[in-house]
Amino acid sequence: MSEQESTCGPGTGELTLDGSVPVVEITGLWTKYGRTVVHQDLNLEIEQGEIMSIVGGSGTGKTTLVRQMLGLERPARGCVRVFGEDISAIDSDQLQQLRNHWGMLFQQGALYSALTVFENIAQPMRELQVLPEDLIHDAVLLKMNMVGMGPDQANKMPSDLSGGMVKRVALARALALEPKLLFLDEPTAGLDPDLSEAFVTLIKSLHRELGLTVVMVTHDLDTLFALSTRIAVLAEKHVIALGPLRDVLKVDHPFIKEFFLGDRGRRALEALDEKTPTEH
Ligand SMILES: Nc1ncnc2c1ncn2[C@@H]1O[C@H](COP(=O)(O)OP(=O)(O)OP(=O)(O)O)[C@@H](O)[C@H]1O
Repeated sequence: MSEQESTCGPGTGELTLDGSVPVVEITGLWTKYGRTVVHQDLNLEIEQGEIMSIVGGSGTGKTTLVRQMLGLERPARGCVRVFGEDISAIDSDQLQQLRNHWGMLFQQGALYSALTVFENIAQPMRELQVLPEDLIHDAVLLKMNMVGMGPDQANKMPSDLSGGMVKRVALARALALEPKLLFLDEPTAGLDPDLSEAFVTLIKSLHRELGLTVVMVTHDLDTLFALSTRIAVLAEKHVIALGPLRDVLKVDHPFIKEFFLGDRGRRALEALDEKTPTEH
């Protein structure tokens, strides 16, 4: 076996964006750093329209898995398909095409500090080099509106914004190219409970309105419970539990007990029951 081996087999050479194949399909994935095995024969499928949360203890490879979906890292072995295409076999043109279909909201480095709110959101549109300026102008204001920001905020600098507003701008930028797939890395980290709740509500409504597929990594149980349609739990180098919250809670595993059913987990579950007694 070579150091890095994709086992995908041939694809069609075209992205499949109609939901007829999983948005993300990971099969037989191995990740190794030197002698350390992070993922061992890991499988995960994410269907169109899901909000899939990936949870697990520190070092279980959540971030690495997302980086592999983004084509930023290659697995040692196995297959990662996004919109049906093998992410490690596509050429740079196809990768660029793929990038236009996904948006990312990362915990750090969310905004360019030297650019205004408007310029930050416009930046992915400008990079396409095909959109006329008047269209970019209207599209930026539309995205700002989507995340609850008025045009009066357009010329503000990131340093003038609250943490919650920074997240909103970053979300507007992630949505700039109307992606079908949105990656969220700790989307509510650093927000106080009220802002966090408002942000969760915003993501929920955008998910519903835009029909997005969302892949999220979060340690925040309130966010996790409020948003996830399914949860993938990483432990022992692979996915040990997968499904809606209630199904995952039934899996008898020490991490699940500790993470979901400890004091914090119970409080978050109670809060969820008060809000949505029948939804999960
Ligand atoms: N580029 C790298 N080189 C060597 N080891 C790495 C590299 N990237 C990640 N690792 C190791 O792989 C393991 C998984 O890391 P990863 O950051 O994906 O975990 P995580 O589940 O996201 O953790 P956390 O919840 O703490 O952020 C860790 O042991 C980490 O040290």
